Amino acid sequence: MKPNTVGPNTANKVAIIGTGIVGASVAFACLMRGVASEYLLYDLDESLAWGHTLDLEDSAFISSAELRAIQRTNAQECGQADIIVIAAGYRQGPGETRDMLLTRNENILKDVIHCISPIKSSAIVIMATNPVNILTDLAQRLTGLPRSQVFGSGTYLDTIRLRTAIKKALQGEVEESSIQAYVLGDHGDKQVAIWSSATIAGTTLTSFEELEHMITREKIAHATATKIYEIIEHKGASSYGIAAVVTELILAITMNKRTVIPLTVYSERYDACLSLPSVLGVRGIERIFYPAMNPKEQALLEDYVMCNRVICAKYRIPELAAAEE
Ligand SMILES: NC(=O)c1ccc[n+]([C@@H]2O[C@H](COP(=O)([O-])OP(=O)(O)OC[C@H]3O[C@@H](n4cnc5c(N)ncnc54)[C@H](O)[C@@H]3O)[C@@H](O)[C@H]2O)c1
Repeated sequence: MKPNTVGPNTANKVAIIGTGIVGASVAFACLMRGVASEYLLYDLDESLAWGHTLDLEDSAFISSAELRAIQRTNAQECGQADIIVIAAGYRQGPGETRDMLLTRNENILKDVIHCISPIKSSAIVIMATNPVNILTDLAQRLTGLPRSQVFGSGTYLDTIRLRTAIKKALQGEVEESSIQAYVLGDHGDKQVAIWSSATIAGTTLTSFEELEHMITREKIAHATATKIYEIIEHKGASSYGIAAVVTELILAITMNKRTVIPLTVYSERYDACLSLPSVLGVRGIERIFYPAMNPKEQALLEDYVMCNRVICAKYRIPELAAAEE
């Protein structure tokens, strides 16, 4: 049998479930930032997970981390990791929306949770698989962990795309992290860019000459929401952005940073899982913020929540349907 251990034994485990283009990129980005001392790589395609483990081993000297490929028979070991990243599942093909992946990825998520259970009671689960809001809701129910410990990457990536587009519109005069602007709700076509409370150093974005026109803001928001389709057209799939995002999330947890990040969380106010600015620390989600919105933004967000309910009902995910009753 092939050996499946690489590197020294240490504590602080991150399990990456699904080592396709996203999972492998997440592992590489995490290794480059040294976010953990041990990584478990699991994929239904055991040969792929093993190949990535061997390849990533060549980069692990950067952070002296241990890498192990986990076979299906030992998948329960992933459930005992400190942080579990779920990136297993189908991605969008040309012309497909993220919601179209729901039925296929729902079954994959169920298989994954079944295989890795029981899950350590203190584990934090980060969902990346799409459609991320609905699947985060399902993962919260299937894992049985407190909802604060199971969240999705939500609109973090979309928010970064928006801030980058704003930076470009401002001719690069202000860097992304100094721009307080969020995309909320859906990591998908119904995402809402919140302009009304967006600021730089307390100055509303609408007061910048380059952004004062509604048409410009709408163009920026549209380009942000549809960037994925352009990436798919040219290279088939996106990976670097989500890899950077997941790495930052793991750092926020392990360093107890309490960073405010737009993530898929369960909101009592909306009685749904959607992306909202959330405080992320060592115990997971500690607090949710509800930024001020104008009536149009608020209506778009509420419309998204309603549409999501329709999608859940249409696809009849029993766990979510039962929750509605
Ligand atoms: N949240 C985000 O911002 C974001 C960004 C990019 C991609 N994604 C999503 O991430 C997911 C993965 O995308 P990708 O490009 O890596 O796809 P991919 O096809 O390259 O990889 C998916 C992997 O999942 C594995 N898999 C399938 N069923 C499995 C199971 N039951 N158990 C374990 N592994 C299983 C496959 O073998 C494959 O290796 C997609 O749903 C995609 O839409 C999310």
